[in-house]
Amino acid sequence: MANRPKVLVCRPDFPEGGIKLLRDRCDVEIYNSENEIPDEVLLKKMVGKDALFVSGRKRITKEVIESAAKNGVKVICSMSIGLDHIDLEALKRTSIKLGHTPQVFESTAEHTVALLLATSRRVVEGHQLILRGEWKMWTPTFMCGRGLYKSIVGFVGFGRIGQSVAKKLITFGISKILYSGPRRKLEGDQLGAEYIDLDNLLRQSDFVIVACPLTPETEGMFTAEKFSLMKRSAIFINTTRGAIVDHEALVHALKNKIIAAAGLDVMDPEPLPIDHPLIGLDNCVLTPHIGSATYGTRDVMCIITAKNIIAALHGEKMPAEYIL
Ligand SMILES: O=C(O)[C@H](O)CO
Repeated sequence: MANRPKVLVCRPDFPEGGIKLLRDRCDVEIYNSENEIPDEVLLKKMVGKDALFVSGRKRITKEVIESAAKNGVKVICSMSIGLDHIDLEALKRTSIKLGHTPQVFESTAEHTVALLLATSRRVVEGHQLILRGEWKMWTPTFMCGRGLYKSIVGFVGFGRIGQSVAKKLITFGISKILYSGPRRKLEGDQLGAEYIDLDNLLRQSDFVIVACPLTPETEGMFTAEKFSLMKRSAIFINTTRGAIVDHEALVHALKNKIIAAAGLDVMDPEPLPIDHPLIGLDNCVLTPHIGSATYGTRDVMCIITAKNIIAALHGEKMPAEYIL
């Protein structure tokens, strides 16, 4: 059909449902490689396209954005919650719309709880100990960890993911929820959470959960000084973005028992090189950025991304436009 909008989908492996929706309303070209599309290919393929469908791993640079604007691209939609891979300042200077998938946060919240339990109850350490044949006998303190029950949990950032984790943890019988961030929130009051400055949150919390986006303000915010404020028994969890944390400082804090343990789904860099000092630490549980990796969530993320594109190209309200 003539005049159907043209969309470049930048990976071949996005879930089918969303791609089918797109095909019903648009002409779709799919870049067919398991690696993220290189910029020089993207610059060529975007010519004549109205929309770009990208993953949360494809860096969208100023050069790509300027070229997209020149080529008449009307909307860029990322199948991700986070938008730190996109040069938002450059995008702001264009009329290109931006879409993402903030409605989908429950899987990341679940995974945050999984990391909390895995680190506090030493699940991976215990598993590895058995594999090494080192399970010899019971002693009163054998493999003791720390429970969530009656603990103080501090959230650095308290958006949808943090609030969802907090709701889940209330059922574990935690004693107090603290949160820091740019402002006190009504949802925090409703959950009985206390709004507090970051340093005091770090001093008081048994568990510190990074639940804020990566922005120029949060980049590198977890320095050696911040780790030194935390309790020696504290457990640090990050499921948002690795670059919020100074990883050298984190390794130092874990090796020197300045904090007890860390559970990380996000790191800097990703993928983490096999010789990275975080690998092999008994008190650090690592997962490969799989917070949102359930089949159901990824299907929904793809459908929202397709709907964002279709709406933007048909002059309708996007389900999740990021207003710059
Ligand atoms: O932002 C997200 O949705 C996840 O981290 C995947 O990029």
